[in-house]
Amino acid sequence: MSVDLDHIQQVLDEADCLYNEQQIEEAIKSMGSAITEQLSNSNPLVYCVMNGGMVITGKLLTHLQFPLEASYVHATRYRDQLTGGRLDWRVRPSQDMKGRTVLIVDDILDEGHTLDAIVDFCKEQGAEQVMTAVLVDKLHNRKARPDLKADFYGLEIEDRYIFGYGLDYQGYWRNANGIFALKGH
Ligand SMILES: O=P(O)(O)OC[C@H]1O[C@H](OP(=O)(O)OP(=O)(O)O)[C@H](O)[C@@H]1O
Ligand SMILES: Nc1nc2[nH]cnc2c(=O)[nH]1
Repeated sequence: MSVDLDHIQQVLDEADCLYNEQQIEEAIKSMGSAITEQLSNSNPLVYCVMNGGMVITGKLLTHLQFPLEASYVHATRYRDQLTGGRLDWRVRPSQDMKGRTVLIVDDILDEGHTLDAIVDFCKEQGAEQVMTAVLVDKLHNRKARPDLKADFYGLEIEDRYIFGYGLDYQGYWRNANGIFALKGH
């Protein structure tokens, strides 16, 4: 299927910027401090959840100045759609995580099914402690569990479809230098 790049450009042009680069970078730095305080002596395995986690994980890692191992998992629930479906594992964690502290890093906690499934998988693999960090927590009452929160999060957003800083619109604009809400959603 060919992509209408004029449409893709128009989506960014018409979107509302909810957070700009400076606000996001400050939030990431604060997350880095909070994570450092809690995990700096735990030799954690840090997993980026691809694809959305690629920007936040790369930026967050530079604020974590202590020994850790970084790797990735790939799971998707939305593909290029605006609403989520079944979790589709593309790449599962490969390291031995028995007895380890694991930190899962993703772009967004929306309904939370994605993070919940990855956390459950790591616990089944014998991780001693599994913690979660997301750039954005979306505020609504459709969470997979009541009061579901990430252990660390940077920003809260209203209940709209967003893109930028790793989050996509139809596979595009993960590179957008801010967090934008889609017009009309
Ligand atoms: O909290 P949830 O409702 O489960 O949604 C959050 C997940 O949705 C997005 O991934 P997506 O499945 O779109 O794949 P992507 O990372 O490749 O964009 C996002 O990156 C999170 O992993
Ligand atoms: N791009 C994007 N992906 C998501 N996955 C879950 N919620 C969202 C969202 O608001 N935007």
